[in-house]
Amino acid sequence: MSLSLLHLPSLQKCSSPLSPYPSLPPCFHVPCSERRKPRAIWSTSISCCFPQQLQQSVVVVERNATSPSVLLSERKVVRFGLPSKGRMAADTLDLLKDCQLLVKQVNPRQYVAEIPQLSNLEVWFQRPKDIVRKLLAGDLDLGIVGFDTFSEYGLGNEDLIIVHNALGYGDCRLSLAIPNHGIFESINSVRELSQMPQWTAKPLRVATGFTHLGPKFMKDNGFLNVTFSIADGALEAAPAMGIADAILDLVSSGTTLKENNLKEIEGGVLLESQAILVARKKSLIEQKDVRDRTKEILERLEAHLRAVDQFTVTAHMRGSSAEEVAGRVRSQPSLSGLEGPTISPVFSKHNGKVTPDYHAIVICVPKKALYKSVQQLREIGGSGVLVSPLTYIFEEVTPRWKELLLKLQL
Ligand SMILES: Nc1ncnc2c1ncn2[C@@H]1O[C@H](COP(=O)(O)OP(=O)(O)OP(=O)(O)O)[C@@H](O)[C@H]1O
Ligand SMILES: O=P(O)(O)OC[C@H]1O[C@H](OP(=O)(O)OP(=O)(O)O)[C@H](O)[C@@H]1O
Ligand SMILES: [Mg+2]
Repeated sequence: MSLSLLHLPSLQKCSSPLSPYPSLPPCFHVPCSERRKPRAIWSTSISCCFPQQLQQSVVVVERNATSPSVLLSERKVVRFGLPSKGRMAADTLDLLKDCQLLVKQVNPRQYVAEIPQLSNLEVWFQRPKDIVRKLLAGDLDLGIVGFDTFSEYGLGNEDLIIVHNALGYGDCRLSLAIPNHGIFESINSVRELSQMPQWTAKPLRVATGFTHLGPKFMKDNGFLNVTFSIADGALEAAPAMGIADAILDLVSSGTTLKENNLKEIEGGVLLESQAILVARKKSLIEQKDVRDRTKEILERLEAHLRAVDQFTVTAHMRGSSAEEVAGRVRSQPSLSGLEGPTISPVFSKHNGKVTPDYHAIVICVPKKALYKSVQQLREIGGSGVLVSPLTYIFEEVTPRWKELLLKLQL
């Protein structure tokens, strides 16, 4: 749910219920005729406002998540949301840079930027949860966030669509954890936890920031008596502080849990997460520029992520013909390449005669199999082995793009 500030000429106190925001006073009602119209038509519910004496002309507006502040038909520029801070921010910029999509930001406190290679596209830096909220509200068309954030704040809304589900960083899992001592010492699974007699007399207290996924998971796992305390960070402290019995939070290395005497339990992983590329379905369907920019970003990401674990290896090899050299190369398990070796003759001159004594072979090998591949190349007579990194491996078609078009029925 997003909040915007809107300047209004005058306010009238209304008889509606108390403000949903505890720190704010009862609602004020603004007659429709007096609302200064923002740049587009949108349905708003005015929830509450600041005291007139403090801020006479400002009200807080709760915007319907499905009503964009600037209607898509008015906004022609494609908006791409990237994490503004936190652990996803730098890795996202690095990945885009590796795909030759350099984000040009004038200074780190400026929240709008551009990618010169992508015309008619604005980058907006936002906190990951706000990227999802703004995609839902139609204020962004594309975004990169963790799958956990997408699941928590996307609320299963069908207007969001995952374009790339595995960008290869931000790996973590959302997991239920309990103390590794005291009454929990012998508890090793969610089932055992749910069956502890303690939770008949009093509720199991869970600390989490995942207020949508958390309660759903506990309910699905048969916990009938649960209360939640909400915190944004350092949740691992809650059990030791006596605030909670269990926590539901992100785990990556497991160090924070261990350092706070907590443990994960069997069946306690809600989801596995990594960075993903998400789009607003409506924008993709209605705007060609959104589709074109998405396709280019996706193609570059797919081709780069396919290439990132591979090296190109070239070597020279003696042989009477390309077929004979190919036979030798193919006999080695680590040298089969992506689609078999590329072999071309190297013409050298002996006694005035030009002959293809050598052949140059080019193969792609997985980075982790590099040394083995070089050894095998040498065994079959390879020399002058050159190894270079790969930026992209473009296939004839981009599988994820094909899938996306199918899902969008385009
Ligand atoms: N320990 C971790 N290891 C790897 N990825 C993580 C880890 N913790 C979080 N992430 C991923 O990075 C995303 C952003 O986490 P980050 O800690 O930067 O922000 P946050 O905790 O959600 O917000 P805040 O700015 O309030 O701390 C998470 O949504 C998740 O996808
Ligand atoms: O398993 P680990 O590798 O130890 O990582 C897990 C920790 O990382 C995240 O916290 P973060 O560092 O983002 O701090 P925060 O609690 O302030 O969000 C998460 O909320 C855990 O606390
Ligand atoms: Mg964090």
